[in-house]
Amino acid sequence: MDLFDHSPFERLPLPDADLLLLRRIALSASPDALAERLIADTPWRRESITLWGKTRLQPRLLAWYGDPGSRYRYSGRTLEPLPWTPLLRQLKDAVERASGARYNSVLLNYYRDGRDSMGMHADDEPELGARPTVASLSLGAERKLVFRHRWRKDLRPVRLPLPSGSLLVMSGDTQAHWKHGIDKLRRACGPRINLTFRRIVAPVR
Ligand SMILES: O=C(O)CCC(=O)C(=O)O
Ligand SMILES: [Fe+2]
Repeated sequence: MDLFDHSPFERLPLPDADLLLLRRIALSASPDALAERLIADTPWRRESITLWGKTRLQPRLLAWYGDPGSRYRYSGRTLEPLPWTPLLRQLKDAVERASGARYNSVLLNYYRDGRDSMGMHADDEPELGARPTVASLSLGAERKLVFRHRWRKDLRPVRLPLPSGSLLVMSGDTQAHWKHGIDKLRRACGPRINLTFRRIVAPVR
């Protein structure tokens, strides 16, 4: 029996996935005002990524926060968490209440404009454990999260718009069967912050 009441969520009908979308989560301030605060107050980093032996800068800015020890290996780098700020703790509480799960870390992504993006990937790092729940809060400009099934070529990519203040909860087999990413845009687009709340279960050595 599922004890958690998912009713305000919409279940997205992708096969081999467990995706719940809440179009507007209750927050202490308007989502756009929160995006502006996070943009101004976060010590953003531009990380590099190594793919196929080539190192280049990631096409967005990021920051990693969490409980002490929630180290995370991401795109070949180990990220040390910054301590929770009062605002991030408050957002974590709101996301935990809405999604009925607990998290000990959050990755902040800052897409400065339509040229910033995130390559196709799955959040399947071993430190997240099997069948992880990842809760993704979007603030600011709406962008589309693209889902592609890993091997079923008969399934078309799914483009899911993530409006400001929306919460997408990915769980179960989603990461095992699908990859996701944010494409670049040709048109102008304002800034967007995405926060993915995660639970690190196995420490990185
Ligand atoms: O910006 C987004 O909506 C996606 C973020 C994401 O997939 C991640 O941080 O792993
Ligand atoms: Fe992701």
